[in-house]
Parts: sequence; structure tokens; C-alpha cells
Amino acid sequence: MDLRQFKESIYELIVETSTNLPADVRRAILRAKAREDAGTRAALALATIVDNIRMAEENVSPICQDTGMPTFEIKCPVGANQIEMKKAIREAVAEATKNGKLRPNSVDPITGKNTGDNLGPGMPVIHFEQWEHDDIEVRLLLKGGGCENKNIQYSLPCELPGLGRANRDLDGVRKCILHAVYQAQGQGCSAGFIGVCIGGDRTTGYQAAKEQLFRPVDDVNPDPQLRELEAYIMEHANKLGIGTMGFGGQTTLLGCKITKLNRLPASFFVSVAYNCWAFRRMGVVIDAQTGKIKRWLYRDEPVPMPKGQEDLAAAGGSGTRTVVLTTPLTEEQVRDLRVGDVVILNGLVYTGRDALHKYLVDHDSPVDLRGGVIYHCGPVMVKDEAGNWQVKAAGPTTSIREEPYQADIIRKFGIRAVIGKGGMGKKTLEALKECGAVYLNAIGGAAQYYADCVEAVEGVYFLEEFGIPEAMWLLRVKNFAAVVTMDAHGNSLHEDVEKSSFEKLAELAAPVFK
Ligand SMILES: O=C(O)C[C@H](O)C(=O)O
Ligand code: SF4
Repeated sequence: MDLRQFKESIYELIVETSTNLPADVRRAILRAKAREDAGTRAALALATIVDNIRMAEENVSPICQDTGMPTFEIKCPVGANQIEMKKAIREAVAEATKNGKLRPNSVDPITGKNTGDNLGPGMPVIHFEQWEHDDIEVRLLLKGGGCENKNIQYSLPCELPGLGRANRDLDGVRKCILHAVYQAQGQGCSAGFIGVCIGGDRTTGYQAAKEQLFRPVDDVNPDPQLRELEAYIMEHANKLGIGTMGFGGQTTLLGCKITKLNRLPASFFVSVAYNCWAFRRMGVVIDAQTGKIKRWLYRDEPVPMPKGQEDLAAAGGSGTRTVVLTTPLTEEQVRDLRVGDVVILNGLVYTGRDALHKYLVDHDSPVDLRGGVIYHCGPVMVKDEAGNWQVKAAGPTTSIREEPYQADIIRKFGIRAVIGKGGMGKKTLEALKECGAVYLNAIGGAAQYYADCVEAVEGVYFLEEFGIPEAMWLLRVKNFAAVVTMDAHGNSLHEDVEKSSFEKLAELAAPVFK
């Protein structure tokens, strides 16, 4: 095989997967948008997502800044050289990282040191299987860390909050899957897709659950029992009211695919792989002689994302209160904000995520953070030829990971706003009230939408120590739109949605499958 050409084909597959959402996923998102009433938070969030998908394709830049764990599933003819293919794939991954199509996402598990090229022990994931065809089929999944954190595995029998006992039967499985959707709330960037495996062991169960994500969204399960379970879950999980980004709404789940594997008599696992709306999976069929792409998978028709809708930044017209603010913020400005307001932010924001929060607890900040805005974000950055940093993608990361640190940091540095996604807990809510600060929920995954708001990169700290995603970037933003979901009066939309969705979950406790 022409390996140089094979590498180019893989590079193209990586770029397309990261930047151009497949047709079936686009259709599912457009259907979800059509179900929401205009002007609601869910509709605004979905319109922003639609904008973002279009922008990513136009800019050939990552849909979401977290380009995930590159996972290649390859079927190849007998005799194809897997060692050489692996080498070519690794080279293509490193090149896509250098060009800002993937974020450098591979870090040492203990020190957090970033390898800078997405390579390292266990990365990327490459699985080969032989088949009796002449072509090579390569499927790629770029599944981000936030939704990966929402995967869950149950061992039956177990007790589930709201649902009671899940026995070792189909109805027990039903309860586990409903609970899996509930426990994700908006944190895995709902509306999401789930792949489920009933049975197997802890490893094969998760593996098979993830493989279900390669099924087209609109396909039908060949197993009638599993088909019925999928239909049940799609209908009832969408009654939980978690909605897009956990803002409430009609659509919580965009797809549910279930498989089963035989298990040992002693074990009964239900494994659930949760994928965000930014469901980046694509595939190609490659000619095993030339290394050229013969055709694309998941691209049955072009599904253009419409322009000119009422997205978050345009929310003013719809009855939502929109407040335009420029940093640094005053206590008065912040105390005036209420849950549900849309804030349009201008001025300087400081990115900071896991490494920075841990650091700031017992160190000084290199910049004065009083009145400042911390943005939970790990952007994709590349240096242009003139040596200036360019933002390639910059959406929010899951904020709850900073819950152990955030309250102390707000108090210590006088921060007035925290931007992230998925909401935070009681400790932070208390600090917001005490100090006069707010939590702003940006639209998770909308990395092009937010990168477009960055007017200038004014500096960076801790780049060497923490690496690109974890560094503290000073970003000057314009028209950065986010929703107040936790205010300085003790209100939290996340608490409310969690409570109401729990009540809806509990209504589904009665047995359905005998
Ligand atoms: O790492 C990130 O930028 C985001 C992550 O995928 C998340 O959802 O929290
Ligand atoms: S930020 Fe959201 S959309 Fe992006 S990878 Fe994480 S869960 Fe997915």
C-alpha cells in the first residue's frame, strides 16, 4: 500500500471528524431544535449549537475544543500491515494536532505533563480487526472528556435513587439506563447520545457500549427486544426535562443504541457510554492498494445548518432579559443579575481549569483578579507565522470539577463571575452569595461560536508548566453570551432542574418489562 497516501487519508478523516459533524447527528439536532418553543433557553442553546456546527465546517476548525480521545476502529484485509498503518495513524494524529485540528490532549496521568502531540501510552486508541474484503474501513470517534466522565457502569442487582431496586432482568436494565441519563444532567453537554451494553465483563461491556456509538442515529436494532427497549428509553428519558445544557426542555437524549454480550453467572453489568451532542464520529473506506479514500460513511446527504436564527447573543428580542457588561465587574452589577438572564460580556477574561484552580488555592495569582471573570476553558491555540497566538476553539469545560476549589478562590481573589458549563455545587453557590458573584453557563461544545468572540490574546501564564489547555490565557472578548444559572441570591437553575428531573425519574419506577 502507498503509506504516504494512507497517512493523508487518515489526516483528512481526522480533520473532517473534528470539524464537520455527520449527517445523522445534524438531523437529530435539527429535530430537537424544532421541538423547542422559540425564545426558550433550550431553543437559544440549540440555535447556538446549530450556528457553531456551521461555523466549524466553514472555518475547518474543531466543533468543540476538547477533541477527545482519538479512537480508531479499523477493519482490514488479511495481510495488511498493521504495524505500518499504526505508524501512519500516529503521524497523522501528531500533524493534525500541530495544525490546530486536534487539541494537544495527551497528558501524563500523574504529573499532568502534556506531550503536545496527542501521542503517549494508550493514545491514540487503535483497534484492528480482519475481514474478508479488499478495502480498509476506518472509523474514528473523537469523544471528549466531559462526556466520558458521565459514562457509568452498573452491577445488578442494585438500588437506584428514585427508581428503587434494579433486579437482574430487563426491567432492571431499563432502570439503569434511565438513571444513566438522569445522572449525566447537563454536564456531558446534553442533549446526548448513549451506547449501552447489557452483560459482558467490566472491560468488554464498556467497549461494546462505546462501539454502539458507531451505529447510525436513525438505524433500527435487529433484536426486537432491544429495539423495544431503545424506543422506550428515547421516549421516557426525554420526559426528564433536563434539556439542552441542563437548561430544561423537551430533548435530553438524541439517540440510544443497545447491544448485549454473554456474561458470567456471577456478574450482571450494564455499561453506558455517554456522548455529548458534539458527536464526532466519521468513517472512510480506503483502497488497500492506493491508500486513497473511496467513500465516506455517515454522509448520506448534505444537511446544511440554517443561518440567521435567534441564538444566545440575539436573545434580547425574545423576552429574556439581556444584560451587557464590561469587565472588571462591580458587586452592584453582579448582585443585580438573576437566574435566567442572558449576559453579554465584553472585556478581559482569564481561562483557568483544573491545574490553575489547584494552584491558586495556595499561591498568588500572576494577575490581579479583583472584579475579574474566570473562564473554565481549555482552548485550542496555535501560533501564527508572526509568532502570535491564535484561538482555534474555545468553549467551556465542565465546572463541577472545580467545586473543591472555587469558593476559596472567589473569596481569596475577589472574582465576580465564573463562566463554565454544567453548573456547580453548594459550596460555590454559598460563596457567590457571600461575595457577590455569579455563575454564567456558556453553551458547551460551542467552541467556534466562542472563539469568534475573542478579539485578542493578551497574554498567557503557566504555559510551560500546565500545557496549552490548562494554561491561564488572558482573552479579550466581545459579545460573549452566556446564561446566569447561579446568582448571588442563592438561586441555582442546576439545583432546580436536578430536583424536577429526579421527581420525573421517580415516576418511572413502576415495572414496565416483565
Ligand atoms: O476538556 C474540555 O475542554 C471540555 C471537556 O470535554 C468537558 O466537557 O468538560
Ligand atoms: S465540552 Fe461538551 S461538547 Fe465538548 S467534548 Fe466536552 S462534553 Fe463534549
